[in-house]
Amino acid sequence: MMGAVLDHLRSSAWYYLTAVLATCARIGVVRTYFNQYLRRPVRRLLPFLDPFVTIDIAAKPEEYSFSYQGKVKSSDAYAEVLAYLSAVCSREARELRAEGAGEGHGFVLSLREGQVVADDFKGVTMSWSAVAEEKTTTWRASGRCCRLTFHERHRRLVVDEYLPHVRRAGQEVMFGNRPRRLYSNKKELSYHSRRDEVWSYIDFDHPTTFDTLAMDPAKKQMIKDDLDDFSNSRDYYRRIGKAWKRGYLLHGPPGTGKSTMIAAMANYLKYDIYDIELTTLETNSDLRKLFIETTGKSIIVIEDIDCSLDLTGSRATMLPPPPFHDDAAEAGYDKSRGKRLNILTLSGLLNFIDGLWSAHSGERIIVFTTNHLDKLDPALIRRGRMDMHIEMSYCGFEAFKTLANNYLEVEAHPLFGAVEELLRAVEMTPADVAECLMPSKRSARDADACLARLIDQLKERKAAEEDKESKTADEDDEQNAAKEEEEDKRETEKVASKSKSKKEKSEACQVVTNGAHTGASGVSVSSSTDSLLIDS
Ligand SMILES: Nc1ncnc2c1ncn2[C@@H]1O[C@H](COP(=O)(O)OP(=O)(O)OP(=O)(O)O)[C@@H](O)[C@H]1O
Ligand SMILES: [Mg+2]
Repeated sequence: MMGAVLDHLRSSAWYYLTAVLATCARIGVVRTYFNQYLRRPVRRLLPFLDPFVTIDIAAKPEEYSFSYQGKVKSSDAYAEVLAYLSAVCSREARELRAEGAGEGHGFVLSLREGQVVADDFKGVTMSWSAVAEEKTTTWRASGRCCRLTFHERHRRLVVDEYLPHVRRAGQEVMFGNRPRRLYSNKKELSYHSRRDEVWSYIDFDHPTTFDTLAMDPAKKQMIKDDLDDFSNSRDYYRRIGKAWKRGYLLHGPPGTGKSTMIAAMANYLKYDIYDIELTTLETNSDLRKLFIETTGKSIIVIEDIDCSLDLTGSRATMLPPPPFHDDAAEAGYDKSRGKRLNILTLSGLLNFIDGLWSAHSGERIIVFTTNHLDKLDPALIRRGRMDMHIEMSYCGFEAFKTLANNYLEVEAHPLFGAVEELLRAVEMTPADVAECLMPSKRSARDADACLARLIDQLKERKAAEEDKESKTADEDDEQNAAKEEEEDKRETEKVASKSKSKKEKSEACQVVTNGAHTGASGVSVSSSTDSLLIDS
């Protein structure tokens, strides 16, 4: 009995095994046949059956995404797509996920799995959906993925234009979402230094805007228009074949708002600032190294360019590197250290502004500031290099009104008239005006007291200036009187000496006349009264 059961089981196991093997073989034969003869025609037919194409852009798997600093770095393209879609998602999608942006306090909104949004590009609808990435290996968890679906006939548009547009716009959104940065250059540079070894940064959170910047409103508007023009002119600069950059020279006395203007520019354009301290650099190649490590959408600043280095000489007279120069110390060569010290030259700086390196990716603004425009080499500031010269001047009434609004929150006041009149007569920097408008007690914005203090200060300055003027006038008068007296004295002396010489001449004539009488006695007299020839 037992033996019969076993026989039955064995035979049925054999039956099923052979059946399975036969099916597999059949599938294998069919697959081979399909691969050899049918795959291509079916693929050609597919667009007719399903004309939609999909592209997956996946997040980088976490196990690969630890950077050397130990932070998780998501795939650039995926993050850019998410940033790009964030605005569309917040408008259209009903089921969203929100994740903290990599930097800053913002959120990035993205689609929950299975959700779809549509994006229009040049009249074509692109459809984006969130899907789970297909597993490629058994040992790693499936990641997230953005799937783009579009019609076959828009393939070229998507590949050539839409995807680059998505990345660029995504980068801009990511850049805009993070806080602005203020970079400063590190001291020790080498040719192989990485970006983070060349620049260090802090978040730039300066509150100045063009609204709070005190200056003539027309001039302010002109600068804002110029910045707008520049930042929207990518295609224009490409077309005319110029690097996408613009130079501004800010000049004026200390405390007139040059640095404040740079902060306002950065906040207006949402650009980072790279503040270059030239005095810490040794050679032109240091400068180049710094420059190539800057990114697009940045303002590169060199403050007090007149004091930074001896960049005022002409290019021809810049010191050559040793050993061609006699005086090694003067040439910037430290014999004791066997090292060049300071051979950063004007021509190096000019190359930095408009040499080949200046054309690498993205838009850049270069700003120089100086208190002494006249000290700079014309080559450094000629138009084209520094496209716009902006004079930051003493506080006028319009600028004062901005400061009064900033500090005291008043737009009109009975004391404004007096201030206007005094500002016309006295030169005071916005920094000094601002100082007067700072209330002594922060809690009480006492406009009357602050304005009265400003008026007192202005009056004091006016009196001091008048005093100085009258003193100079007195000094001038004294000097003039002394001069006149001296001239009179000289004149009298001249007259006296003339009359004396006349007298002497007349006496000499008399002698001659007397001598003529003695001519007979052997003395001959020439007709000249100046010389007497005596023939003995
Ligand atoms: N035009 C202005 N608008 C608003 N605030 C100003 C202006 N000018 C000066 N201030 C105030 O004065 C302070 C000093 O100004 P800022 O540092 O911009 O002057 P500066 O021209 O750069 O001077 P320096 O030549 O000494 O570098 C600023 O912090 C700001 O509060
Ligand atoms: Mg300054």
